[in-house]
Amino acid sequence: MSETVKLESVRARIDAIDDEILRLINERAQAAQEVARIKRAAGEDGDLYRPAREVEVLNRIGAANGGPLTDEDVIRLFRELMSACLALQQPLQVAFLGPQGTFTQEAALKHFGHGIRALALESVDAVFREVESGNADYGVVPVENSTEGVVTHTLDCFMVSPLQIVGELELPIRHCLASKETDWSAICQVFSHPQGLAQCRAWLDQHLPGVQRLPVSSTAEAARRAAETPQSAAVAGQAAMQHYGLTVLYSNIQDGAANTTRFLVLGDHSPPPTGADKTSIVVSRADKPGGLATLLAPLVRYGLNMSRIESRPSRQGMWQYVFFIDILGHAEDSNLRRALDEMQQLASLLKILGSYPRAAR
Ligand SMILES: O=C(O)C(=O)C[C@]1(C(=O)O)C=C[C@@H](O)C=C1
Repeated sequence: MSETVKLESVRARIDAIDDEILRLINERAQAAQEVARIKRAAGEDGDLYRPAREVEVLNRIGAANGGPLTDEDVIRLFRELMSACLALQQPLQVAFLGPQGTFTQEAALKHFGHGIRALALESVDAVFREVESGNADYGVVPVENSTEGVVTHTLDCFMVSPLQIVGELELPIRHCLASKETDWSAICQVFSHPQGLAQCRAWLDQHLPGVQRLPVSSTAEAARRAAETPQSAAVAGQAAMQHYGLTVLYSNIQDGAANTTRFLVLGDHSPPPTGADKTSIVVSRADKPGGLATLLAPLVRYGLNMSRIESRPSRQGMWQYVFFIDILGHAEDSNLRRALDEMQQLASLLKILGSYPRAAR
């Protein structure tokens, strides 16, 4: 058989496989519509999104995958498939820290897939407000970066908001230098979010010494400014560059190879336990004798693990602190429930910010 004939026969096989996949994904979509009918008949006319079920589906697919596609690839494909199925049932409105092209938008699309109606907002406060008012079903905001630490404003918003954390995800942050200029010796100014500038500090010192660094409200805004300002460049992600038609002059300019940002998903109710959950709380022991060790004792007693602890000034008085703590487990798990009840007795403030499935890959 000649190479051309062989190629045609393999392509014919691919076409037949695609027809079968097409038939099956539509059969799956019909099954999802059937699920929606059952939920509505049972009186669940609110939100049909089930994050715990989605995590179960994705974990099962990841575990069943025999390659050659990577687990990450098949999970991404099934995430999009479920997103399209959910959009058929009821499209979700998801608010995120915009504008278009931010890493937070990338995080929202990674978490919910492209079937959502995405709403770009100008601030973290606006994301909280839109979800609180019910204009958006969910919100996505950044909370901490592996190089630059916590986004303190997000934690502050949680202190006063009735919203719950309903999910989390991590995104590797890869910055590039992009411009309308093609010759980078012409560049006199670089725009970025302060965290973008900080995350690429060593690279900028080495490659663009003496070039003015201008902090702006987001990496996407940096790309917009670079698009309209001659002799300037932006430090931002690929999505922002594409959105504003910039040419990438240099990729992967972040100083830390493992530069990752963690994002939180906000909603108005906690999802049920999945068996691999995390609970976030904010706790303080102001005006009481004994300190952090006393507050944490119940966690030790019930054999619970913390994955993060962060202290912040409480803003209620000098030298008083609140602690943001992530604990492995769900607030409905009996051990964690008991530990939280005991902590409540010891604390002057204890707020459960939410129990949610741990970040998937
Ligand atoms: O299992 C459900 O509850 C469904 O609605 C189906 C489905 C899916 O496509 O698998 C769709 C949306 C939900 O968020 C979870 C899963």
